[in-house]
Amino acid sequence: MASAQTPPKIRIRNLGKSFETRRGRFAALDAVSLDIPEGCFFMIVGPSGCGKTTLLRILGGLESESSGSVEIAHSGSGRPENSMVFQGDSLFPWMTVWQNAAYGLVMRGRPKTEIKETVGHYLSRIGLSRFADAFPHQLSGGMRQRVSIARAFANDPEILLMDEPFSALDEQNKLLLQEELLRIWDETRKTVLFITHSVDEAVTLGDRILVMSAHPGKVKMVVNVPFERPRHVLELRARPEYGALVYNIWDELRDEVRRARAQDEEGVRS
Ligand SMILES: Nc1ncnc2c1ncn2[C@@H]1O[C@H](COP(=O)(O)OP(=O)(O)OP(=O)(O)O)[C@@H](O)[C@H]1O
Repeated sequence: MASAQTPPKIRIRNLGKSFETRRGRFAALDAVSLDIPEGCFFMIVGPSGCGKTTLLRILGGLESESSGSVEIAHSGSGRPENSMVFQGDSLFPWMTVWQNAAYGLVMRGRPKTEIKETVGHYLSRIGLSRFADAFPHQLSGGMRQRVSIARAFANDPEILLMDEPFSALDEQNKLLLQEELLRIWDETRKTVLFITHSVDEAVTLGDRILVMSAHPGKVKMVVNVPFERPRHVLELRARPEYGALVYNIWDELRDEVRRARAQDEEGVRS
């Protein structure tokens, strides 16, 4: 990761986002300020409805901010600004695994040899080379999510935005995908923003963890994860320091989850 002197890859200052609702203006994010260094695996946790997806959508250019600013440093290499991986299935059903993984590169008119090499590399890294000609409906949910990850990395974006990509998967698949993602990420060290509801997942994958407060979404704290890389998920989870960190983050998060629940009962949220 870059040193403290290098300018951050992502600089967020006083970011606010409000939505117009039937009941008036609703503040989803309030005064969020963050610096995210290049190459950081940045995790976002927070109670349901605290604005995690809204923050990611603003970074991805799918939503505009109501106040404050977001700056993403560009390398000037012609790479796309971001690639997004969502919870649900976002593959094109009429395209094969290969075509899905190659989509971003084809759209950018990259040379055929580069596409062949890059897509071949990532499909092999996620163990799906044999399924290159299969269609999404012929794959399991875990396999489809692996293709989404291959597609995102093959596209070589400046930043990777992942919104609960593993939450619909069973525990076994989740663990395998976390290990695969760590392996692929170790090769590229891309700046990743990853939303999860799982504190375990945040500590397993992340360099830093943003804990957000209940509505309106603010920065409650940012925690550094001290574990060395490469990481092995099961070995890491067996360590007492791992358990202690998960416990501490949960301790902070619990208050926010309770507040969010109380807000739901009072009908505060939109
Ligand atoms: N387009 C919109 N119009 C009105 N309100 C919205 C809109 N998008 C999001 N919100 C509200 O903003 C708040 C934050 O939503 P967001 O989806 O960012 O939360 P989240 O933390 O990602 O939630 P979850 O963990 O449940 O996915 C919620 O109360 C939501 O209802």
